[in-house]
Amino acid sequence: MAAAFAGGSGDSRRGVSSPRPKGREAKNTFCRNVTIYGHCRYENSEFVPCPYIHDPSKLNQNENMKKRFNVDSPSFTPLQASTNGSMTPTPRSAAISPKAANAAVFTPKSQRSTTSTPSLQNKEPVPEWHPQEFAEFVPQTFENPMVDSNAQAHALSYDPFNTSTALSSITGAAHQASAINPYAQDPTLSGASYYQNAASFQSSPAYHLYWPVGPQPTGLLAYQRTAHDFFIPDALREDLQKKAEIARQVVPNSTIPPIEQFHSLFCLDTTAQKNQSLFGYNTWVYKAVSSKDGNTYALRRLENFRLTNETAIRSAQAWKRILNGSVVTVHEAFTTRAFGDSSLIIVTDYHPNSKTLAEEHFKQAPMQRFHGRQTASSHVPEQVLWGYIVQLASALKAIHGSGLAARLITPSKVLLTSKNRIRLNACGILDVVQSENTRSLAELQADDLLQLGRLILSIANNQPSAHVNMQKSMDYITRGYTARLKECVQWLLNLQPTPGTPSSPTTPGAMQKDIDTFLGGIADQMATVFDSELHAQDTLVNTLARELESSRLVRLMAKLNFINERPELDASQHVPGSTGPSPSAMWAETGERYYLKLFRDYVFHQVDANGHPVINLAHVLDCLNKLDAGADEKVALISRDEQNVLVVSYRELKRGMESSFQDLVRAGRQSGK
Ligand SMILES: Nc1ncnc2c1ncn2[C@@H]1O[C@H](COP(=O)(O)OP(=O)(O)OP(=O)(O)O)[C@@H](O)[C@H]1O
Repeated sequence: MAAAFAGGSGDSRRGVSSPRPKGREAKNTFCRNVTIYGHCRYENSEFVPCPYIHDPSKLNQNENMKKRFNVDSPSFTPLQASTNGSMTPTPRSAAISPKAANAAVFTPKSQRSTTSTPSLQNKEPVPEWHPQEFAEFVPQTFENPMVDSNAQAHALSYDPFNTSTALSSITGAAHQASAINPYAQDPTLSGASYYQNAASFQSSPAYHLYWPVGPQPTGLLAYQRTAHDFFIPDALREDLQKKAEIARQVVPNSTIPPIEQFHSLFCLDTTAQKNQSLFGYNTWVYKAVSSKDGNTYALRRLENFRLTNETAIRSAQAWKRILNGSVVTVHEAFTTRAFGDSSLIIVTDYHPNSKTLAEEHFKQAPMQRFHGRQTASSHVPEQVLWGYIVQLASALKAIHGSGLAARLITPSKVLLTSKNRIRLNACGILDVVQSENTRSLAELQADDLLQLGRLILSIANNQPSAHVNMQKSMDYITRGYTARLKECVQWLLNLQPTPGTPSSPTTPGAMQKDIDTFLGGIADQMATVFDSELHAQDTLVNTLARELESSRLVRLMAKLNFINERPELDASQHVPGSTGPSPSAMWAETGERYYLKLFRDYVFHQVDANGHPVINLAHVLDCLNKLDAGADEKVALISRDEQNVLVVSYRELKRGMESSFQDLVRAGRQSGK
């Protein structure tokens, strides 16, 4: 069953469906001999399903068919233009039987392989066609009604820094993407920049491969998407990639010894000047990997620490129970001689690419580690300060509620782990090193609130020692912030209260000074911060949903790659555990799974009319999504020698892929026994 099929791909990028053109021959030529896979064909621009499916008596009408399709037949121009060679079926195509997948593949007489394909060729009569009977096909230019001509003109004049352009639609405007490539650094590498490390190997991730500096496209149709719609937002991606990269950082030939189960120690504390004032010891912070669970931890080392009291180190146990989003979790504390001295080690959670509030707000050099943050010494927005207050108040609630006191709330011991997310760090250390302290818990807890007040005062003033000149610092807050924030800071600092709003912690009724009173006083701000956190969470869930789509496609691609190019299955070797026809027949060039290989070529190995590779992400996404959905749409697959065209639906492709994959899984299980 064969038919002349000229220009059936309906592709405006001529010849893109021929995966591997042979040198000059491929130029401006199309398949001369065509098998319509599944016994369906295009006739007078109409899609015609296989007549044999409904009337087996027609099986002997090869002669008639031969007459009907010959060199004089008018060349085909599709009614409904399609993209990348995929054809939009007419309603009649819905009648195609799944049996169509078993159709024989036409092989030209002159080039017929000597390899027999019994299971296929016995089923249906194979008509004989002679290549020389056909005139060479010269592709036509197709007008695609889906594309507005203005858009095309716009695309051609695309300037990534100036104009806005649609990339493509996942459901059919993939051809647009071929014309528009806002990310190409080199026009000859169109599309390559979609992919990480497209041009060269890089040891660290390139963050901005998807980054269009220009404005986002406007006026897109409902079905149109930009490449960015498919991926995680750039700022978030960069942030996460940096975290992953920093978490994996190691120093080659490091001289830092492993400690207990912790190896690959990496020093995070890069300042040469050691500050002994907080703990009374020089401290070092390391990132290290635990050989027990493979996780990365932060190790704080107190140099030359002498443990005089065994119970002191046990006080760290209570801190292990503090599991709060605003506290860096403590895991364990022990002493070691691995460094040649007696050091105290406190093991806590590691938060990659974090910095302290001191680094964020007091360093003179601007630090750009987080997008959208102000540089040091600029005015800190009031909302940011309320965010800090609410998070630290939540941390103190958990700590005080467990009968502990933070004892150290200072900008260098509060970690900024991502934008506006802070965590109280270095908890529990003073409980170990100052275990003989004589102050009561109530005093220590009241002191926590005082320290919180000082911290907010210093950040608002951009001045670590703002509390030294209290009058000046409070004047600055009066000028730069609302009365509400000023009252809150005054309450924390035990300053003379000024009359405030009824909910303020400075109200006369709120005399008791503890964390619960404080939380009650800032309830309105907590509601505001909570609401913005909910919005942030909604945004993240939406992003996650998008990434879910990407991971679905990755699994699909993995399946395809498991199946394709398996030389051991092309040979006569039998796949253990597989049922049905012998594998060689199924996987051979004329076998029923052959089309999966051609589909892979169609999706990934397209070339243009000049034989140059077409790197079009939109086409890949379009095809893979249709494959995953098992769409009824048909696609014309062209053999590598350009002698055969198989017309097959995505539904058939999906079925073939699933059954092939199941066969592989079965075979894998058998060999594992
Ligand atoms: N748990 C952790 N996870 C990730 N990074 C951390 C962690 N703890 C500390 N760091 C990082 O280690 C570095 C040093 O921390 P440290 O607490 O010693 O601050 P510091 O500014 O050096 O303070 P000090 O002046 O008291 O030594 C900081 O850049 C901080 O971001």
